[in-house]
Amino acid sequence: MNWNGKNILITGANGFVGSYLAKELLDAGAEVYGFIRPEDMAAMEKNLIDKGIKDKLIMLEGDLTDITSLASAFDASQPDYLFHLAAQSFVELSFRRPLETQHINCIGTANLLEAARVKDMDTKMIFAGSSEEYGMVLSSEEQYHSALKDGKTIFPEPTAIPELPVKESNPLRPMSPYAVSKVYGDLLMQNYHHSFGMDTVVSRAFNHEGAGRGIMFVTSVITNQIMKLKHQETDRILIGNLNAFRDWSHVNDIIQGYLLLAAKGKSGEAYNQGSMRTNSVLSYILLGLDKAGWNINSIETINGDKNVDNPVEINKDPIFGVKFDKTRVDQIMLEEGLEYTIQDKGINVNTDQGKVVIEFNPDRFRPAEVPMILSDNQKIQKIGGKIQYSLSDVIEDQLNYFDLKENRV
Ligand SMILES: C[C@H]1O[C@H](OP(=O)(O)OP(=O)(O)OC[C@H]2O[C@@H](n3cnc4c(=O)[nH]c(N)nc43)[C@H](O)[C@@H]2O)[C@@H](O)[C@@H](O)C1=O
Repeated sequence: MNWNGKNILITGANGFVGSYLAKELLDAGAEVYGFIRPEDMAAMEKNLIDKGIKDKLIMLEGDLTDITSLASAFDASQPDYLFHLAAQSFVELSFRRPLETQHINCIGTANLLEAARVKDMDTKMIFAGSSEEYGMVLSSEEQYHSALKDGKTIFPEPTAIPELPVKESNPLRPMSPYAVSKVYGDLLMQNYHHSFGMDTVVSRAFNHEGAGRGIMFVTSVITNQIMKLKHQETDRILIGNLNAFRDWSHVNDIIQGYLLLAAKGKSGEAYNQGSMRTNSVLSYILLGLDKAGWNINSIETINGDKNVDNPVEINKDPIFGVKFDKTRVDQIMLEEGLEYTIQDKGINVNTDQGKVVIEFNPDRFRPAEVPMILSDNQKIQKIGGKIQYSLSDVIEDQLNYFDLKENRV
């Protein structure tokens, strides 16, 4: 795809992902417009400065909740392609501010589509959906029955268990106000294709990380603290739920996926974007410590007796029929059901360089949580999608970022 001279509009161009995408498109010769909330400009300027694009991006001030500003942005940019990335994207915040989340993510997306429809724009739109839309994906019969026993509902019912790796055709069972808002945007994008013939494609990206990832997200929470430990600015790692498994990619792979969907994605369709790997939050910490120079021998709970020797030893056995690198502790969590609870208080990591304390902070546990997610990315692979970065590359990029004092928080 030749981006040279193309007009591109990116909502949220000053965000973590938006700024990577804007840089890539500017480098390829596109005319890139960023639709940006004035109040976010100062707070998120660093993303643009770090990438050297602050003066190259054409800023259009506006707000997704104000349809007039969207209409003006379409007039000013006349986009060939639009990437709709702006959102309230923090799952935890959506439990505390559900209405704000729905307002920005649902009404904002509806406004965007309506502005494009009323103005009869001939723009191909790529929507940033999310793996969170799948929500409760069933990994075992045991999980299914224990959810029912706890009084939860599972709707739609699974046709087969396990549902991992998760395909685009899997039922959507969102578990947070954020996830519900993304289902809304996803289905509305598809609907505007089917109802009005608009050129819309949905990306359902799984977690994607890298240098500059917002400090509230767990991978930055972890790598920031590891670098603070290394530079003796703290004496422990504070964390919430360690048991969650996420499919982590590097943001650059997801950016390439967005460009591919713009070039080759079929209108009205949704595509997973993920790495086909899944690793626990605990492993992200342990692999981060290992990479930052700690030689880990074993881990043990602060309260209780859960011990694992050689927890970061790499295991390559297939799980859910997929082969990827996982740690020994992940394998034990997946196969033997090892789980850490608030009662455990935390984990002591025994290393050649002494003990590192990981302490649980009960305030960081969520009212509802997606326990595990793993993508099936074959659909995007068929049009050329590739994952180039390993999990180790992703962690290294974030550690290098926080190694710089000015980036640590
Ligand atoms: C695909 C999807 O990806 C992201 O959503 P997320 O998976 O919720 O990402 P996160 O980094 O906030 O949490 C990951 C896991 O980590 C656990 N966790 C433990 N301790 C802390 C902690 O201290 N902070 C945070 N944030 N999480 C913690 C937390 O409970 C959760 O299980 C967004 O980009 C979203 O926009 C999106 O679409």
